[in-house]
Amino acid sequence: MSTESNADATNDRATNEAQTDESEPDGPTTAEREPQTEAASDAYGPDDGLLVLQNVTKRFGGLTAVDDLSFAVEEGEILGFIGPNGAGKSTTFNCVTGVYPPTAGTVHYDGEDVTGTAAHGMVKRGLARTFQSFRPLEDRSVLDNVALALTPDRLFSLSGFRGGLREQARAICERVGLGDRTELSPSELPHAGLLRLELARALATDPDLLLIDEPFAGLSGGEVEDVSGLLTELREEGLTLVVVDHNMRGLLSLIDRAIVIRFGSKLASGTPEEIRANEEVQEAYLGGGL
Ligand SMILES: Nc1ncnc2c1ncn2[C@@H]1O[C@H](COP(=O)(O)OP(=O)(O)OP(=O)(O)O)[C@@H](O)[C@H]1O
Repeated sequence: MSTESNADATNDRATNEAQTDESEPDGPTTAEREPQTEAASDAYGPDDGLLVLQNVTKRFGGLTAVDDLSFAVEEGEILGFIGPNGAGKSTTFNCVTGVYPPTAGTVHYDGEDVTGTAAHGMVKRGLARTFQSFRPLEDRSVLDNVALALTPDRLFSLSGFRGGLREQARAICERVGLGDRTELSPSELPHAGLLRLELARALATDPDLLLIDEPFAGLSGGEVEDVSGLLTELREEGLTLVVVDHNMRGLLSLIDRAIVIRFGSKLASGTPEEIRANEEVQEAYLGGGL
């Protein structure tokens, strides 16, 4: 979820809003009406998934970045959360992970209303997140970076680790394929290694649900396969995963289901094959990225 093209996205949205205003006397166009129909058919209860968003809206001044968005993340699935640049992906998950509260709507996690819960509270509940722009401590080793992210106050259940923090950190490094690089500085890792370190730091908080931001950006084809394999293993070990991306590269063979958003609203949801075949999705991407 890079920010480079946010200005363009804002312009696009402004253009879209201007078009909406112009079309008001004649009512919305078909293209505008259909995403609303998809949204209107959504009705989720608090227990419909591990994470449930109900009618979440986020406004920044006059800009509606997330617009009455509802969806559920089912326990044990790998969900793709997809949308063009500026669609509102980061904002949606900033509302969920406690960066800021939604303007309206509710968020339930594990059946409890967590709307507006601060970031550390969401981590304690079992929600972890990786960022596309990695932020490791450069003056610490790979191992120390993971050890510092450990949360000893939670029962450490991943693979039943026991022992001290460094042993736990070492086990997590091995889990993500960094077992032979624990003493390196993060700056000595290639891009794919930094992604593994980011995953390790997230796993150190012992999450039940992991939000992963654009894991395939900057990876070669072989690295995409390796990372997909790792994510699939993590799911098999009990994690629920949401992979956020602005395109489908590498996602098709990984995810069980996808939700596509545009202009902050849900455009489509379904299996990867259904998403690919969806004409509105193809139109939103103008043939690029899918
Ligand atoms: N803090 C903020 N203040 C004002 N506007 C914001 C803020 N954060 C995001 N926006 C705007 O909200 C809209 C959605 O942005 P967001 O970053 O959520 O999109 P995205 O789907 O994650 O895009 P990308 O894939 O490019 O990262 C954009 O128009 C963006 O400029």
